[in-house]
Amino acid sequence: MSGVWGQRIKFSIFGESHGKAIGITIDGLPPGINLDLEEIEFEMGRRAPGKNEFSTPRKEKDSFEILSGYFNDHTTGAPLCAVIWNGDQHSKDYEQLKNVLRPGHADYTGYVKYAGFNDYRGGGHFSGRLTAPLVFAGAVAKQILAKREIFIGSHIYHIGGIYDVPFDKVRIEPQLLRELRRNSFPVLDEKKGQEMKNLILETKKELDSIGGVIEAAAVNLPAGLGSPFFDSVESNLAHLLFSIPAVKGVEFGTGFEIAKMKGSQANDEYYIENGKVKTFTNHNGGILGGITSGMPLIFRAAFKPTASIGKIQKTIDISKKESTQLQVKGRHDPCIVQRAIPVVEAVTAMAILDLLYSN
Ligand SMILES: Cc1cc2nc3c(=O)[nH]c(=O)nc-3n(C[C@H](O)[C@H](O)[C@H](O)COP(=O)(O)O)c2cc1C
Ligand SMILES: C=C(O[C@@H]1CC(C(=O)O)=C[C@@H](OP(=O)(O)O)[C@H]1O)C(=O)O
Repeated sequence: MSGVWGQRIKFSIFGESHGKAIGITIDGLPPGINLDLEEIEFEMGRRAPGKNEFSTPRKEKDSFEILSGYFNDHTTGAPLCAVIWNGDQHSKDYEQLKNVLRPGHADYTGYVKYAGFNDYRGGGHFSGRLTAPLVFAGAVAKQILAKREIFIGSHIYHIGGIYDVPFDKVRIEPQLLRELRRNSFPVLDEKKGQEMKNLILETKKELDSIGGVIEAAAVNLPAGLGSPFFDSVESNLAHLLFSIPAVKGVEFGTGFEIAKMKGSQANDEYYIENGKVKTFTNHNGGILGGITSGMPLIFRAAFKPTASIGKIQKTIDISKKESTQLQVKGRHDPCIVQRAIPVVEAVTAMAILDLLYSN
């Protein structure tokens, strides 16, 4: 298994959704950093399940306990380890799923890879629950980045054919990103947000699920982070984004649409403002040659519809090698997008922090 990521900072996650706990060890943080623990609680609360009808009903506080690396209100330089205790497991829901595999989840590939020894309860180590430790790490990283005026934020860009207004790729105020963080369903156009919410609830009523896209940005990044070939900013970020369960696509700047443009449209032309190099457009999403340009870093991540749905589906019983049918019972997110907002921000902060320390 590969539960460790990072070069200068090593993030190492552990745990299972229905085990005792989940958590993370962050190795390589400098000593002497004062952390606002309430702010970390706030970030954890943004992701915690069971808070509204758009979320799985599983109720977890997602409060964290720091086990090491923090003393007298400061990081010590030793590995910072935080644990999040699980409390509301309904493992009975998963008895039927031990052999009858959910289409779209990791049940089959997990079974093959770990020879049937994987903890299948609640998706085990594959569960979206493992994103709670990522949010802890992201909250720590965000605080370190904020001291350098680097801010990260995101909004729901698309759900089921309903589109929010995209970010202005050249000018994003930190204040906007701060406001979005305070919104549990962050969109730039509240009317579109309401339509998205209605659609999620309609889909849930139909015992189905729906996917969508998150747009995220990081502002005030210095020019010069990342390096060719294999440590490009895109590859670092994509590595972490594709580690989030249910992410199936990532695009930077104008993304796939840039392929339809001519060079004269796609090139971001330069100018100087107050001695700083800027571009009039930002189709490249703040990255050129794998290196930050100093323009806002902008990207989108596409989430698939939740695999576990109440509609009857064709599948197999792996122990009998027989075809069968499955209607998933239990507690699931009708849409993952709004729950993944703080997770996308968290991995962005982790990637930027590692790049910054590697610079
Ligand atoms: C925050 C979050 C919550 C999730 N909630 C659910 C859920 O309730 N039910 C489910 O089947 N999948 C859920 N997922 C997605 C699955 O964990 C994921 O689809 C599965 O592990 C297979 O991985 P893959 O989709 O990347 O192939 C969630 C993912 C995230 C990030
Ligand atoms: C627990 C969380 O979400 C879970 C993610 C998840 C999955 O398959 O990814 C399946 C469900 O697990 P359970 O059946 O144990 O309720 C969700 O509730 C969480 O996000 O904290």
